[in-house]
Amino acid sequence: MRVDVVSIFPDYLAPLGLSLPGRARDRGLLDVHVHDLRDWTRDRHRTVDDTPYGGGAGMVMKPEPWGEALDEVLPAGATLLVPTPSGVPLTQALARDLATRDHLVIACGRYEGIDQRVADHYGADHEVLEVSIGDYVLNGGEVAALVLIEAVARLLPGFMGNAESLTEESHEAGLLEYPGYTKPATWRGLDVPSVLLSGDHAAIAAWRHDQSVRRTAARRPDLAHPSRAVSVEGLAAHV
Ligand SMILES: N#Cc1ccccc1Cn1ccc2ccc(-c3cc(N)[nH]n3)cc21
Repeated sequence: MRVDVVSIFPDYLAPLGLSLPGRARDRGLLDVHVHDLRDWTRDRHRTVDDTPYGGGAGMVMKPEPWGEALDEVLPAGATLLVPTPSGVPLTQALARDLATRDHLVIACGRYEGIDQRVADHYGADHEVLEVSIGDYVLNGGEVAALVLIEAVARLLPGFMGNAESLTEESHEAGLLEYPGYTKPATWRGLDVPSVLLSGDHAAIAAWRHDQSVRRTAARRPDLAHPSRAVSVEGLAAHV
């Protein structure tokens, strides 16, 4: 998979050389290229933003630099991802879907976002996904790009040494992951659940599934019963 990232803060993507994505790169599974949007500006001040039509606070990113950049960086057949608070939620299912793509291009906005005509223009000939990584507001798309790349890279065939671990992770089966334990068997007076020391693999599997179900019902009723999605007020009761 090739991933191109366009940003006015390309150094923000430096962590891509470390840890998970770095390992994927070393194995030739992931080829990441980061670009500075200002390289596609034409004025001496390298301007990328302007005031919003219709008024309002903040600035909006101009379409022209994005058009020049994406005309060069987004080839036919590539998927354009635009992180935004108003996007579709990034889920494990979406990450799995994106991991099947050959080429992702991530447009990292700043200010109050990118002129909507950019996503609309490229949507005519490309798959364009405006994606949210959570119900909170960041200052730009770079952190979201790092999250997207890590969530997708770890699903690439051959990336994770133990592919089986991917199937037992949180959200893979619509359930949260069961609690994990390792040595010592007793730590500060707290014992590892005895079933995990029993060697009874059927009992261990049943206990783990039960823990996942209980944890999901307690912490993520929206996953347990999508119709029971918790309101903001309801979430306060869980803290
Ligand atoms: N757009 C916008 C916007 C709108 C209102 C206030 C602040 C911003 C800042 N911003 C500019 C680019 C950009 C990209 C992604 C996010 C983002 C994603 C998630 N899940 N949260 N925040 C925010 C981004």
